[in-house]
Formats: sequence, structure tokens, C-alpha cells
Amino acid sequence: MSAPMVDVRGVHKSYGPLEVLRGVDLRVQPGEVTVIIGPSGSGKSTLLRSINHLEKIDRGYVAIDGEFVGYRRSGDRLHELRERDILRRRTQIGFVFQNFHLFPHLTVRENVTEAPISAQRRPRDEVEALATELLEQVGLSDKAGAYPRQLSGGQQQRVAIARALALRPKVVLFDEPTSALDPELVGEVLEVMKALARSGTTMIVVTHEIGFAREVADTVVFMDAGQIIEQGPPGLVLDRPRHDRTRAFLSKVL
Ligand SMILES: Nc1ncnc2c1ncn2[C@@H]1O[C@H](COP(=O)(O)OP(=O)(O)OP(=O)(O)O)[C@@H](O)[C@H]1O
Repeated sequence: MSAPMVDVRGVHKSYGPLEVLRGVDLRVQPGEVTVIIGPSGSGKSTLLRSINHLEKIDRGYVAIDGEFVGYRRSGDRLHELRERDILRRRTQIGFVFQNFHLFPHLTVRENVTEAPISAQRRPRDEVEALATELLEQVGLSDKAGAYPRQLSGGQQQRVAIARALALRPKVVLFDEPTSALDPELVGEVLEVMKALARSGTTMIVVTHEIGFAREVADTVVFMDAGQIIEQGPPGLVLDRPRHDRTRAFLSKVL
């Protein structure tokens, strides 16, 4: 088996007395799609945010393609990196938020080109050409000059996906990307995500869309109370779960 693209080991995270992640281990191979499901408050978002160091973990480590996002190793100790270095490493990880988080004062095209030009310092010509390609890929070529407020939620989320991909990330994390959308707009975002999965993008997706998990995931991970309870191919975890907690959760959502 090749080296994992995402390697999460023994991760613990608490907010005060509340233990939100309690020893999470997760490995995602290059080109794989991992879908994380689980009840509200089980720690799914916190895990995603820990992977790109938006949350600082208390114990354990996270490596992307063999490199720590927030730390460097010296001997057997980890030292936190400077903010500037963290930001640079974080650009290797695309993040698609539930509420899109587009820059309201930038056009669609500028939202896509901003980070590659300013944070990654890539040549403008190359980034502009890539933005044209990505906007076509997400079906929004005709909206390049529009502002986020002029778009539907589904269109905004497709811009957010193009923006994440413009970083040429090693992995894209999706945190409930369709939860804020009107039901009739969910499908258009899921279609873009399915195409991405087919093209070999490494993805971790937190979602309540069990149909998406069944169709697209290589691995489904069920989390509860800060721990991974079980993981495996969708045919096993969704159809023949081994744990009562997984069965109880699925009986509520299916
Ligand atoms: N910044 C924070 N400060 C304090 N508590 C927090 C913070 N962020 C999350 N929590 C708590 O941690 C727990 C896990 O939250 P998290 O958002 O990771 O769960 P989740 O599985 O993604 O839930 P949901 O499906 O509802 O989004 C919850 O009890 C939440 O209230």
C-alpha cells in the first residue's frame, strides 16, 4: 500500500472539560474519497478543522503527504511553525465550508484567483488560465464577473469548490457542503463533487447525504462521541454495520 495522503494519528482535542476528539486515527490514500458520517456533535467538523490546523490539537499528529501542517519535527519533539509557514502549508489543503465563505467584495473569478496569486505567489497568467478551466468545470463560466450576492447558494458553493481546487491542493476537505442549501440546489453541488471524485481527487467529506456516501465513497467512517466507531467500504458500513451505534444512527437517517 502506498504512503497515505492524509495520516491522522492518536488525535485528541478538548474544549475545556469537553473531550471532542478522543484518539482518532484515520488514513486516506491518494485519490480516495472518505465520507465521514455521524450524529450531531460527534466531532466530525472538529476533525476536519484539525486536519488543516484551523484547530490546534492537544495530542497526536496530522500529516499531509508526509508533512505536518502546523509543526516541524526536531528529534522526537514537534515544534509549532510560524503563522506564515502554517498558512503556506495550509494552501496544500482545499477546504469547502458549509456556508461557502466567499469574499463578498471579489468577483467569482477573483475569488478563485486570489489565494493562488497572493498566498502561493503563482504567476498570474497560469492562475487566470486555470480559473477559466475550473469555472468551466463547475459550470459557471458565464458568472465569472458576478459577485457572490448575485448567485444562488448552489452556485456559490460551486465557486467555493473551484476556489479550493485553484490551490492545486493535495486533498480537499468538505464540511457539510450541502447542508446550507435549499433542497433543489443540493444535486448540482453533489454532481460537481462526484465528477471530482471520478477524476481522482483525494477528498474527505463530512455529510449527511448517505446516498452520496454509498455512490462515491471508497471508505465510509462512522464517528460517535469523538471516536471512529467503524470504517470500511460503503457496502459494509452502510449495509452491514458491525456496531449497534452505527445501526442506531443509520436507522434514523436512512
Ligand atoms: N470552538 C468551540 N468551543 C467550544 N466547543 C466547541 C467548539 N467547536 C465545537 N465545539 C463542541 O464540540 C462538539 C463537537 O462539535 P463538532 O462541530 O466537531 O461536531 P459535528 O459532529 O461536526 O456536529 P454537526 O454535525 O452538528 O456539525 C460539540 O459539542 C460542539 O458544541
